[in-house]
Amino acid sequence: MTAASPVTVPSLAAMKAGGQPITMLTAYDASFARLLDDAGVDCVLVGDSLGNVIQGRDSTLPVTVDDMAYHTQAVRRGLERALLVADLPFMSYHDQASAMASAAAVMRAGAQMVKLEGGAAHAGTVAALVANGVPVCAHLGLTPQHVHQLGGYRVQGRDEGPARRLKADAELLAEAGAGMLVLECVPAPLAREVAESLSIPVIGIGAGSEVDGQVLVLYDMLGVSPGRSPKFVHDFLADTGDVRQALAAYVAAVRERRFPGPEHAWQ
Ligand SMILES: Nc1nc(=O)c2c([nH]1)NC[C@@H]1CN(c3ccc(C(=O)N[C@@H](CCC(=O)O)C(=O)O)cc3)CN21
Ligand SMILES: CC(C)C(=O)C(=O)O
Ligand SMILES: [Mg+2]
Repeated sequence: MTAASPVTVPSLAAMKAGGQPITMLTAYDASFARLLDDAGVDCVLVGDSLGNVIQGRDSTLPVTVDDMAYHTQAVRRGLERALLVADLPFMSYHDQASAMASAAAVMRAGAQMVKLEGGAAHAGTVAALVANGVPVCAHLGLTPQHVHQLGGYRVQGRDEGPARRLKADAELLAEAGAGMLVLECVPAPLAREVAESLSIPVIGIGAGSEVDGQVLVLYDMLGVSPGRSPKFVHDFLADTGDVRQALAAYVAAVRERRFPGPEHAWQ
């Protein structure tokens, strides 16, 4: 048997165009990365959520580029097929020079795309990264690096003004060359509208099922994250009792658009 062909930025765009849902999960080490790859997860994200689930902190703000590079190297060694995306952490892309240096560090560690949080203010940075060969995934809606401005982890884009701003930001980032967009904690109808209006894949977390793919934090979908889980989380390990089966169940549920259900989303 030949190995499945590797997932690429163009192949993800083709999945969207063909109406095939994209599966994404976080991973932080080689062992889980291998299990995700074997389960057919399309994109593996080394998320700055490692601040919460690996380091035990109460936000993502203390995470450094060195932390991201360390975990990206580990995950790289576990993957054969999935596309490896790494978050740029808090204040590591505040100007173009810092964004280039941070992206270089995680790309050298094995990432194939970087993800950054924020809207119009970052369009120039996105264009500069893309011009230098760094694929970029944008991240809008609930952007956890802005938790102290947002006043907590809350649904975003409920009111007309913020919803209009989010749509404009999404268009600007796509025009700047972003190859993918994560929408976190936004009403499902707004996420659907953004996914329909853009040609790049839109990956949701707490954004309903009518987007082009789904992402969750691995430890949330295995039910091992401490504390109360956000509304958009489902514990697939509780259903199956086995890690490999939980991953397979997640992949199948996303591909068949059985996850997320209405109970995991906001209207
Ligand atoms: N383990 C983990 N899972 C995550 O999804 C995650 C992290 N860590 N760390 C970084 C951010 C923080 N995230 C969060 C954290 C909490 C909520 C949350 O509790 N949201 C409320 C929304 C309440 C409302 O506005 O109605 C919820 O009930 O889901 C959402 C996203 C997402 N990211
Ligand atoms: C929740 C996902 C989208 C993320 O940014 C992370 O894990 O850090
Ligand atoms: Mg993140």
